[in-house]
Amino acid sequence: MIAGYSADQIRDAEASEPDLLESGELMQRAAKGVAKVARARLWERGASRVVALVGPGNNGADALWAISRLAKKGFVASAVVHDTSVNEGQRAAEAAALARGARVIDGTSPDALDAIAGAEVVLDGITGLGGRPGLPPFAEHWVDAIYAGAYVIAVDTPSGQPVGGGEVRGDAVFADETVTFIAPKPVHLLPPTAAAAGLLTVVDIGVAPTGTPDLASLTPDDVPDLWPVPGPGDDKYRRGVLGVVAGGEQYTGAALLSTTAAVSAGAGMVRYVGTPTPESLVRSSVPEVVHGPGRVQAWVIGPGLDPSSRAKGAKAQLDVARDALASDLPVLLDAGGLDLLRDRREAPTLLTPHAGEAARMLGRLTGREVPREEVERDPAGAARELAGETGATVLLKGASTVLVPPEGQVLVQSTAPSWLATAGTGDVLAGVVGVLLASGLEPSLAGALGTLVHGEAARDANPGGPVRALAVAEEVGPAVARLLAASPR
Ligand SMILES: NC(=O)C1=CN([C@@H]2O[C@H](COP(=O)(O)OP(=O)(O)OC[C@H]3O[C@@H](n4cnc5c(N)ncnc54)[C@H](O)[C@@H]3O)[C@@H](O)[C@H]2O)[C@@H](O)CC1
Repeated sequence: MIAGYSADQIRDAEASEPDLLESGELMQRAAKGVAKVARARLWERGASRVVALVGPGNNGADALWAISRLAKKGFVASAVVHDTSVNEGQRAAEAAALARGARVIDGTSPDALDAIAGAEVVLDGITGLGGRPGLPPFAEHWVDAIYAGAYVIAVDTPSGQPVGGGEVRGDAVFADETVTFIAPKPVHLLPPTAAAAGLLTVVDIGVAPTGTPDLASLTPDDVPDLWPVPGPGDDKYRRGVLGVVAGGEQYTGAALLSTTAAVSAGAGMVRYVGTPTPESLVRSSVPEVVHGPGRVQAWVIGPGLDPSSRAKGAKAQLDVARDALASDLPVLLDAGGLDLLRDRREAPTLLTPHAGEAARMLGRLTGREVPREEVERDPAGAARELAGETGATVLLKGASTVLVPPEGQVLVQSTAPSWLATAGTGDVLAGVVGVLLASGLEPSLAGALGTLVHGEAARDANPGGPVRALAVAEEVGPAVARLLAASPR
């Protein structure tokens, strides 16, 4: 698991080591980490010219100390500084940098822009944890002057981007790489700001955050610990029966995709409730499935479901969905099923919208116009709002999928291949996550684990190339086996 912490949690961690903090030891360790990465990138490029953009805080001091180390190693190192007189740590760093042969340039002088434009590697030390969204005005022309082919390394955070995550700032720093300290912060992990942080390197400076991480990301290594593996005493009922209310006379395939995925993911049993056409398709293609309502441990409601349909069997199907919503069982609502949620549920409830569906739901619930772009600009913010409005956990699908419970830790999964953006893969995801809900996992964890395995199955189905949803569904079982075998319990 990759654990992310808020700026406050990181500051608390630093404060828990007052001796290391006050002696400047933490800063030295941070600067050493930055210098090491910068040196590697300079060598890889056969480059020699590096410049640091130095803001007024400790983030600037980190960058200055890194420049001093790089100058000592013989690189052509410069620092463009805002005002080193305001920060004691910076004055010492500036003296060391000068003594080791670096140039320290007043940020308001014309030389500053030439030094920036001529650098092959740029260290962004404008702001870090103390940064507010948007670039400080003194740094705007610095950032504009960066040569387009330069490799930009952000020190701790890409300056001007919101440290706590949120809307990406087009006028702020977009780094190729960020070297952060102690642990990742929301800006590094959440969409869309993660893209502005680039490649992420976390440097251990000898202090550890405490408390529950603000956010987390599951990795393949987590699968053996989390995936519900049956024991010798388990039967199909104990493993979890999943009820699937999906498909209709129009979207027939959704039923096939979600039930195939559920069977492939290892459901104890899958019950299907549909209308005649998808039902006959499921009967002929997924023989493991049992038909009609009955006892289940969780429900998936909505893939390919049209709540306004008047087709034969549609009313009976909808009645089952409504009964399920009124029950105390875990329910996953997807696609058409999202429109059925009218009241808050006490039982575990997971909504799995994409951006357009989330916007529509937010519009319906808040009475204001919510364009899809608003959700895309700040997916975690939108998911948080939707979770607040509904009391449900929200799994907002996208290139990065964010999972936001009404309270507590946010999860983000970002490793699925882009080929997965194709019709039907959402139906597959619903089936996989449904199985995890039926086995007793709580919605956030079920959603994150299912999302991770869904991405892995897509990669396995056709490494590096396009995938069809049915192939992903069928690959889920083998992907689980591979992930379980990679690090056995
Ligand atoms: N506390 C420590 O010992 C350590 C801190 N470290 C570094 O210290 C950084 C945090 O340092 P600081 O707390 O000094 O904060 P920053 O260096 O992030 O900068 C804060 C300064 O920039 C100004 N500022 C921020 N955003 C602005 C904006 N949009 N427009 C105008 N001015 C703006 C603030 O008013 C403040 O003066 C970390 O990110 C990390 O790089 C590391 O050296 C590790 C150890």
